[in-house]
Amino acid sequence: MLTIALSKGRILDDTLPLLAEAGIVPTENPDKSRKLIIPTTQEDVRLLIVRATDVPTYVEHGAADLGVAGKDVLLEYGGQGLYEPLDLRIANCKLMTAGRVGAPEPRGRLRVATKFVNVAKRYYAEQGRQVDVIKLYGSMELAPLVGLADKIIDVVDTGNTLRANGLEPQELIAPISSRLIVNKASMKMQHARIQALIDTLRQAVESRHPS
Ligand SMILES: Nc1ncnc2c1ncn2[C@@H]1O[C@H](COP(=O)(O)OP(=O)(O)OP(=O)(O)O)[C@@H](O)[C@H]1O
Ligand SMILES: O=P(O)(O)OC[C@H]1O[C@H](OP(=O)(O)OP(=O)(O)O)[C@H](O)[C@@H]1O
Repeated sequence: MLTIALSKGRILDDTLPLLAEAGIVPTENPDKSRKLIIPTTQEDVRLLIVRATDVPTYVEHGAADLGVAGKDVLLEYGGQGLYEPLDLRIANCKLMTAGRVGAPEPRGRLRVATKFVNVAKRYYAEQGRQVDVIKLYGSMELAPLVGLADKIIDVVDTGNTLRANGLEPQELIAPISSRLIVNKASMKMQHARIQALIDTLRQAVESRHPS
């Protein structure tokens, strides 16, 4: 059995057409179903529906052989227990700092609100900047508006969410897309099969989004 961990929403929506090119099609619509294990047209391939931030955990521990996760999630997760063989070029966005429009750069210690705590600490440590990182789980854009933080770190695509809240993008931390990730033991034990799937997906990605 080959088990693939995916999150509902844009990753599922953009990954299903790629999997279809490899002949892997869910037998029921994961967006409508409440099931968390979804069989596919290939009897020995199944999908696990998990939270986006949980995908690396399932794959690292071998509960799934493969998964699809945003690079933002992978940067935050850290760890050495995963292969990342393919950029799927989907769910493209940027990990950025943002602050209130026109706000002066604060002197001294910076307060940064984010769900990307590890990314934030690493980023400012590299710059030698002293920061207090405040962990949030969502609605990050609110933090600078109500004085909880000077800046946020979040993913930005169109910038509409920032603009709607009087914030502006500032520094680019990393360009983001979703990656295929593979459990290290699975890659050894099922090498031929997983490599064949990677090769098919690579062709599908290249034909959809040429480099
Ligand atoms: N507005 C966006 N445009 C393009 N890609 C995005 C955008 N927002 C997030 N992403 C990318 O898509 C991935 C999945 O995002 P999604 O919104 O499905 O889950 P999430 O909000 O991170 O998790 P959850 O909803 O479980 O808290 C993110 O990890 C990121 O890489
Ligand atoms: O720059 P933008 O295009 O506004 O996208 C950025 C927003 O998208 C994500 O949220 P979420 O996935 O909840 O929102 P979405 O489905 O509206 O993109 C992210 O947390 C930002 O809030």
